[in-house]
Amino acid sequence: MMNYSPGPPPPPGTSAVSAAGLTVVRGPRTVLRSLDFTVPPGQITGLLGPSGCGKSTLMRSIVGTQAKVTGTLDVLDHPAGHPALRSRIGYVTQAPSVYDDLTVRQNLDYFAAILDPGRAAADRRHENVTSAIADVDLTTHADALAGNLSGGQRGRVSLAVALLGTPELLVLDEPTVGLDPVLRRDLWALFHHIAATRGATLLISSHVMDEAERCHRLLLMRQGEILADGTPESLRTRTGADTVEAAFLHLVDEANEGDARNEKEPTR
Ligand SMILES: Nc1ncnc2c1ncn2[C@@H]1O[C@H](COP(=O)(O)OP(=O)(O)OP(=O)(O)O)[C@@H](O)[C@H]1O
Repeated sequence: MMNYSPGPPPPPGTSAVSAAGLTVVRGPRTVLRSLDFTVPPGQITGLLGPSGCGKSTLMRSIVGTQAKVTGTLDVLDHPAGHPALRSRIGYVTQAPSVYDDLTVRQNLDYFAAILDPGRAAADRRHENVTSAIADVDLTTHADALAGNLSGGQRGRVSLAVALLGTPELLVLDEPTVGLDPVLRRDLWALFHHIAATRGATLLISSHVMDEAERCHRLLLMRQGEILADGTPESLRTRTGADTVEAAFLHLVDEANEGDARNEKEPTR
């Protein structure tokens, strides 16, 4: 179902995303608090943490759609939001952005025409659209109206749109929510295939901890802060836990104890 041609390997020692002192204020609240982290190129980095911890805000900052971002945030060697990044990043939000009154193929044809316009590119567009539909396993639904698809299928149409431009960085906000176990497994296989064959970087948010085990690296978040950053293996080893879920709970308990100690200490 997948047919990507290999991309060039990423230059060694670089980061796809690099943040220092990244802070975001939304309304009256500081929702990201001075984050320092990097996302290595050509790998799958999982962004995990409980609902409301700031995962979507962080992703929006990286793709350049978040207001009131301060600190340093570099993406593919440009400041986040730089116009040169538009065609290099694929972003899939939690709410699928598809036209309900168009079929799956028409949705993709529309976005393909924006990305790669002109009559001369018609054959290439057709090929790219067909392979993106196959990648997300919607070939048998290509002529169905998007409005008649299930939530998970609509999400996969959005993912296919993001794949059209062969982005170097794919930012996927909870792409497997509401999907059955077989589709989740197939999507994770697709993510690994994209990283391995194209050298693309994937940043994928989830609050399903078993998905953490499928990532090369993890950023664990809690209350607008990065709680831990490392491979699943290193997080398990560091905490003496058997699973990433247990490691995460251990780290949360540790952070809560630290907070409680700080609250008890008298201010001078
Ligand atoms: N417009 C706003 N004004 C004030 N606070 C906001 C606003 N939008 C979001 N927030 C707060 O920012 C925090 C981070 O939200 P965000 O959507 O980034 O979290 P999340 O980790 O992606 O959550 P989920 O997993 O539920 O999608 C939340 O506590 C939310 O209540």
